[in-house]
Amino acid sequence: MTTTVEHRFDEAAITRLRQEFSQVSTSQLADASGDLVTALRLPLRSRNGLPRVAGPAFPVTTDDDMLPCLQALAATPPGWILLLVNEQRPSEALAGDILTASALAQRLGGLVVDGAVRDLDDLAELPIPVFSTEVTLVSARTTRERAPHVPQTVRTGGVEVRPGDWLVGDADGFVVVPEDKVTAVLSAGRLLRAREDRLKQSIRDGAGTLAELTGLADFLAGTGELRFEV
Ligand SMILES: O=C([O-])CC(=O)C(=O)O
Ligand SMILES: [Mg+2]
Repeated sequence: MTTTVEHRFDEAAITRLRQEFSQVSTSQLADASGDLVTALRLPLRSRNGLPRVAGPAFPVTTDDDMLPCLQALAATPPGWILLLVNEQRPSEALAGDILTASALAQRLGGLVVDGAVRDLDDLAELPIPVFSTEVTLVSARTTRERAPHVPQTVRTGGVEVRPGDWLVGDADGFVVVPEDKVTAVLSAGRLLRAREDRLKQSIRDGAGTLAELTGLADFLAGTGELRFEV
């Protein structure tokens, strides 16, 4: 059974927001947004060289079984990120080049697997971000237990991810952003990015070292604050 997902953002809006998120790192989003974002405690790595992903999550849990993955893939709207969470460790491969080729043809925003993928050489040819915590050549061949419904609220990396929550990932890691906080988080991240860019530019311009620009000596002497603004 497929549960209808409410769309706060249509495909064009998702594409625009994805482009805007690509200008800001997950570290900056986390620094700028405090409690509005939650870091996923997962070693997710890009498996095809595409370094970033952002979009609403379409999550499903599985027990080393392809069937829930296929059900969720079939129902994931364009622009959304298919999020597969395997309960088994180590994981068998839940996705490879064939599932990913379909995700690309369906215009999904990406594939994120708390578990294993495979076919890395072929994934490198597919222009859709694929992240996973593991890699194995061993396929999750079984199609035994269907998901009672998709999408599902899942627990992964110590965090509850609901359908429509945004996943933003890069080389530093992943954050989860509640759907109604996406634009606020993005704005805060962009402001921080601009501040950090100004500080780096000042260092490059020779305006001072980091210690000088931040007032480190005064801070250590107890006569001033540490400053990260220039
Ligand atoms: O059987 C699997 O693990 C999935 C697979 O290889 C593919 O999607 O190409
Ligand atoms: Mg394959």
